[in-house]
Amino acid sequence: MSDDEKAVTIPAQGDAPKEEGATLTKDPAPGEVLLRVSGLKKHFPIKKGLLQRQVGAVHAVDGIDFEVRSGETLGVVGESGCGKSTMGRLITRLLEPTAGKVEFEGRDITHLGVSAMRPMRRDVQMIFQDPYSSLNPRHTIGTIVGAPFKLQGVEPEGGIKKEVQRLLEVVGLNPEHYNRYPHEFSGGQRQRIGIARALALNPKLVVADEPVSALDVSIQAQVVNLLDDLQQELGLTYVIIAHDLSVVRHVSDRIAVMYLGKIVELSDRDSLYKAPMHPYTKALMSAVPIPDPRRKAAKSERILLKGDVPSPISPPSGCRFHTRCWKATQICTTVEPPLVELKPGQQVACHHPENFADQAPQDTVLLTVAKEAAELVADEVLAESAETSAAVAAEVTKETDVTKETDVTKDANDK
Ligand SMILES: Nc1ncnc2c1ncn2[C@@H]1O[C@H](COP(=O)(O)OP(=O)(O)OP(=O)(O)O)[C@@H](O)[C@H]1O
Repeated sequence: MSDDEKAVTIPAQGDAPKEEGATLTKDPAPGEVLLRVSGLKKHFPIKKGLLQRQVGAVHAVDGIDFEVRSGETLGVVGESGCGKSTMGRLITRLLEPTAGKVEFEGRDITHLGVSAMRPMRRDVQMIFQDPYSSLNPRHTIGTIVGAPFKLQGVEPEGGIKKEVQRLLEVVGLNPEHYNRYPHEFSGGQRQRIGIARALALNPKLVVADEPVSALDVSIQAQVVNLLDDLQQELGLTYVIIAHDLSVVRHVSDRIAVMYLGKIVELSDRDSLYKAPMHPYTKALMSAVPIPDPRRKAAKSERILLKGDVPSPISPPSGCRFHTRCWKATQICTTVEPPLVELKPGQQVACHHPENFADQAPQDTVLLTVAKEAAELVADEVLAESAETSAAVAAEVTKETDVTKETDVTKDANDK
């Protein structure tokens, strides 16, 4: 796509008031920090009784620090309830943080009000998990994809209709279907509509919350591939949230692993796959094997996490993972390990990391729970994840154009 084609002509809106301390005045070059998060927390209050007194809080996100660099894809993974979606909503400012700081292009946006956030909303967009509920069934595709222009008071060159049709084409949909309704499209096509809506205002950062987990495996690969192509063409920066590694492993430059509101490992993709350091990362990777016959011999390395994530209302003391970790010792129950860079490009929060020197070698006695924490996984349990992983890998590595889903006939596989 040429530059002319992809430029969304948006009239000047007037400069947003610059906060003191703003450090970047132009678009960050690839690799420069676009988003910086420090000490970010979100505690949802739990209220009870007639007086609605606060009796506790859900520690959904509990002090996280990371950066997103321009042009990269940061994958965020962790089991359900680890705080990934809350994190996504905090960085897009759909939720107000309890503590910490969010900086976008060097500007502190943590507590910007609705009007101050308005210009920022163009730069930061979100794609939601469920393409069935995130599109208003009573609105046509034209209205849905054109909504951001109306909300922002932006008149694209050539008018909204023309621009919406161009966007539909960009995401592989038929521009003639402008007047159709969401129910006339399959799941994969609806997610393409959500992507077109997110791209309408030419954003810099797109946060995709489980963008493909509601879709059939074969469709997942196409949508991931589309996101990948759009990144190359439009120079987008992504934060892609997923509950396992099967989807993000092929498209992420770096991966953050979350557990109970904390980042436990943050690493370059390759280092993470070659030598995961946090036992939780290793467990997540064990559940999503590389479909490689040579790995069959490594069956004993596959670890299945037992039990559920503990309640974020009263997270375990010390290392939050100690109640499910097969390496846990006494120190893990009392001292919270900080997230530190143990290898270049690989940060981990663990007293007894894998693939690295023990950080608490004096503490050698395993807790009783540690001895029962993990078990080997049967190959069948892994088959489904392996299928997803293989399908996405095959699509992403293909150097073909995006497969266009121009036929609105519902795909029988895609329900
Ligand atoms: N509005 C809210 N009020 C109270 N608790 C909430 C709210 N939103 C999320 N939570 C709680 O915060 C915790 C983290 O939720 P979150 O949705 O961020 O996790 P997640 O890792 O994205 O999980 P999932 O993949 O299931 O969405 C959960 O225990 C959830 O119940």
